[in-house]
Amino acid sequence: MPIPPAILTPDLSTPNATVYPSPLRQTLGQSVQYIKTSTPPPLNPPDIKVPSPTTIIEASKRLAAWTAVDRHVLPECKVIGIGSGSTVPYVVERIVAQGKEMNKDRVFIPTSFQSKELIVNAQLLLGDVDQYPALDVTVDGADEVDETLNCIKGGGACHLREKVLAEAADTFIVVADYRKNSDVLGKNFTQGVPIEVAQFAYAKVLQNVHLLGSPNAVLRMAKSKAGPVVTDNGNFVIDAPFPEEMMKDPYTLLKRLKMLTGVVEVGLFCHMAKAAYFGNQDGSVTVKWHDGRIESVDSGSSPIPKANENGKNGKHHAHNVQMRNVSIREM
Ligand SMILES: O=C(CO)[C@H](O)[C@H](O)COP(=O)(O)O
Repeated sequence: MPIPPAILTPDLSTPNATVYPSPLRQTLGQSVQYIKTSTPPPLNPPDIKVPSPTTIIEASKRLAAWTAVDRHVLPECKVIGIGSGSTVPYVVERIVAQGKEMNKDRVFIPTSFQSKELIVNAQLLLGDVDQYPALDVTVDGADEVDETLNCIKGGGACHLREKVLAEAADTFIVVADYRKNSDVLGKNFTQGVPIEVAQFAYAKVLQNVHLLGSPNAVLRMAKSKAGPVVTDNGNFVIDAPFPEEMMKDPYTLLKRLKMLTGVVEVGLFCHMAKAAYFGNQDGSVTVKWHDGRIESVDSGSSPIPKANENGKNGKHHAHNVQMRNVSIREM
């Protein structure tokens, strides 16, 4: 996919919260509030082909990624964590579009081999978490996100490093397409909770995970290699589907799984994300915030970006996908 020509900094104004206080739904003892925000900066995407189901999903990922980058990868962010998966290339694409000047004194920390490649290929400065243990922001994908921003991660077996960078960042932001937006974890992503385990311990951990309530948990096998998936850290991965009742309390499950000897990291990210951005089929972006607010950003009727014209002097001018004023609606 072509990287769009460099543009200067868009108007990166932060949401102008006009809060509607009526409690519409309870989450974690907090009321869900629907908020109105100022118009986000317009998207200015490159050409893509005629829609098909696949490209609608891809366009939804891009909408989410670009909106999140515009709002959270701000000029003052100098140390930036880059997640893994198929949504993250759009994050890097949008960061590159902020321009060489903006990126020249930034360092980017990868969560995987894949994201290291993305950083290097985009000619961004590569760093490591042992040099930069404190990050300004990390932006990453997710396999599923529940009502209170708990996430399943690790579909790509990168969740150890992803969790380290999520935790190390002042702000952790999730970007995904609409299929990942859920009320209870495990409803959409049914293959189970990814659990990274030391190779030596996998059989014992698997047995314990069965006893813990996931009788169908399995060792993840590679697709184009005989034998199991081996993570970037040289470990194996167990995929453990748990019953809905257990998935309704992912933090308790996380603690129990982490106590098993041989478990390196669990792909349950609890109480970590500040916001999750979901690109929708209708071209809007749903933003779930950590405090229970749900925002709908309307970017127009189609999620398929059309041809664009880059503005002069580095400013956005004609935009075929305009981010209109945010609409308030119940979900
Ligand atoms: O956790 C991950 C990798 O370990 C990814 O973030 C997750 O699998 C989502 O990927 P995608 O953006 O392709 O849906």
